[in-house]
Amino acid sequence: MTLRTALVRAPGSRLAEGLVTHADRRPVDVGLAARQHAAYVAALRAAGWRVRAVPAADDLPDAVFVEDTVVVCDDLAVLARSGAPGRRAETVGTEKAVRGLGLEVTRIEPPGTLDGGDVLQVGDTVYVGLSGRTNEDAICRLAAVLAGRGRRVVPVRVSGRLHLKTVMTALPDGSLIGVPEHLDTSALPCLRVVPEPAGAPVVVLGEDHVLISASAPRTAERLRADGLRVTVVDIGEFEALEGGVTCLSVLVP
Ligand SMILES: NC(=O)NCCC[C@H](N)C(=O)O
Repeated sequence: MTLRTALVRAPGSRLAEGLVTHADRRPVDVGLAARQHAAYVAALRAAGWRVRAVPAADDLPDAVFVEDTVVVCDDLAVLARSGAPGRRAETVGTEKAVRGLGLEVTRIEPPGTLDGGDVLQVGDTVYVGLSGRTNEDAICRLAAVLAGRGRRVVPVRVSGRLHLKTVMTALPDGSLIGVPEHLDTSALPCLRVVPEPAGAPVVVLGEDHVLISASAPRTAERLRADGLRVTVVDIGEFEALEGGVTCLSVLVP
């Protein structure tokens, strides 16, 4: 199996037609998005991740948000079944990529629906958003599958935002950060509140290193003050489509 690999998928020409659910739609500059994506990929490489590209899917506007298509846990890839029916074909390319990495493959079956953006892995705990995209059936299936890998699934209700990881992620030490307004926090150990919503999604690049959006300067400052190394990327064209920093990659540690 290939370690420290990041799966990414370049944006296609129809990116601007991507889904928007909770935000007001604004125009997306596809050329700028391609440059932002290239810079995001460069940041992963600079942090020591080997990048593998899932072939772009020009006919699938949201395919760039590759995180939503699969959950990788140890040597197992669980192919998602999006709560947005128009996104389900995206898993075809992802399946080839994860098989190419030598991962074992299973999948969420109907009536389950799940987007990878709802799945936050923190040590042996897997927080799963119960959201507009992910339902109880899929959470039960994921819990059964991941129990075999020693993981405990904790469902977390998400309201008013797309995915769990839109509003909550974890720092390298496992502590949770996010915006409580859109979460049922009753099952969570504790949540450090970030000063701006765009600061809720971070990608853990290393044991003291995180990736965060340029839209969250105050959060970046706080994390630096905590002693973390913080890499900032501008992903504004993806944020216009309700994507965050996590959604553009799948990290296979
Ligand atoms: N994991 C993520 O944050 N995914 C973002 C998906 C955005 C896309 N426009 C969608 O609505 O499905």
